[in-house]
Amino acid sequence: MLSCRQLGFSYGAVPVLKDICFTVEKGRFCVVLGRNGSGKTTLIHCLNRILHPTQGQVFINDKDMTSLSRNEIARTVSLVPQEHMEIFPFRVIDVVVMARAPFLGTAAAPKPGDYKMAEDALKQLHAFHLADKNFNRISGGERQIVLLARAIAQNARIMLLDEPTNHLDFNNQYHLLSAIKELCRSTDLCIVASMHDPNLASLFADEIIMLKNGRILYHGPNQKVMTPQNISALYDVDTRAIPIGDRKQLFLPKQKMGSSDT
Ligand SMILES: Nc1ncnc2c1ncn2[C@@H]1O[C@H](COP(=O)(O)OP(=O)(O)OP(=O)(O)O)[C@@H](O)[C@H]1O
Repeated sequence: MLSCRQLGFSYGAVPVLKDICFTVEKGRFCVVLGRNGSGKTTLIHCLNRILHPTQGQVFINDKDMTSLSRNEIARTVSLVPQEHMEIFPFRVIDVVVMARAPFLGTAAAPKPGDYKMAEDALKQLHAFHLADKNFNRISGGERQIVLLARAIAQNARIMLLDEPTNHLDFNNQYHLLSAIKELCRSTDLCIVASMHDPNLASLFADEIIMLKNGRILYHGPNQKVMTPQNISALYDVDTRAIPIGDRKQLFLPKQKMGSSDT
């Protein structure tokens, strides 16, 4: 379980997150939606102490995160970042096995069991064919999948994803989110992901946090929060819903965006 109480964060004197309170239980896939600059990445970074909140607290399974060591946090919380810069020219399998570092002794090398976990994570995402490739010579989308495999191999109880479908094609967006949802169900993982596409969020999320100007506008079960009214208020775009069956809806702007008369 992951929760925040009155969490706030400022870059210098500029407040970016204000009075953030929520709880995500284990086995739940929570998506954070919001406009560019609304504070999604800042929130994700406060949830694993890459950034230190300037106010309030983050709790992991009822433990205040400030009471946990860096290693304990690394064992409990995995992160798939938004940016994935080129690193040393490691093979993909070696990048994935790095996830096992918090579980190894100081300067200890990964064991066969660690490689098995890394291989299984790549197989789970249908990416085992990348195992021997140079991480710097695969595509941005392939790197995204490899970094998700690394987070899976970390076997942490909480997973944070910053825009996981960035760089992914239509097929991989669907398969990656299906894999994340399945992982959440089968391992009782607590997952928080920032995303930009309200339609993908409404197809896959259990619950939604709508973040506007650094504050929570709405938080609750997907079906309850994802309404045209709430989405209009979040994105400042008049939105309509088209039923697509199975109690799902597709959200579209009421007017064609950027249309020209010519
Ligand atoms: N290192 C920084 N120093 C100062 N201000 C920052 C820094 N990083 C982000 N900001 C500002 O904080 C605000 C929130 O940024 P953040 O990256 O959290 O938003 P976001 O919702 O993730 O945006 P996007 O959807 O564009 O990725 C923005 O106004 C941004 O300009």
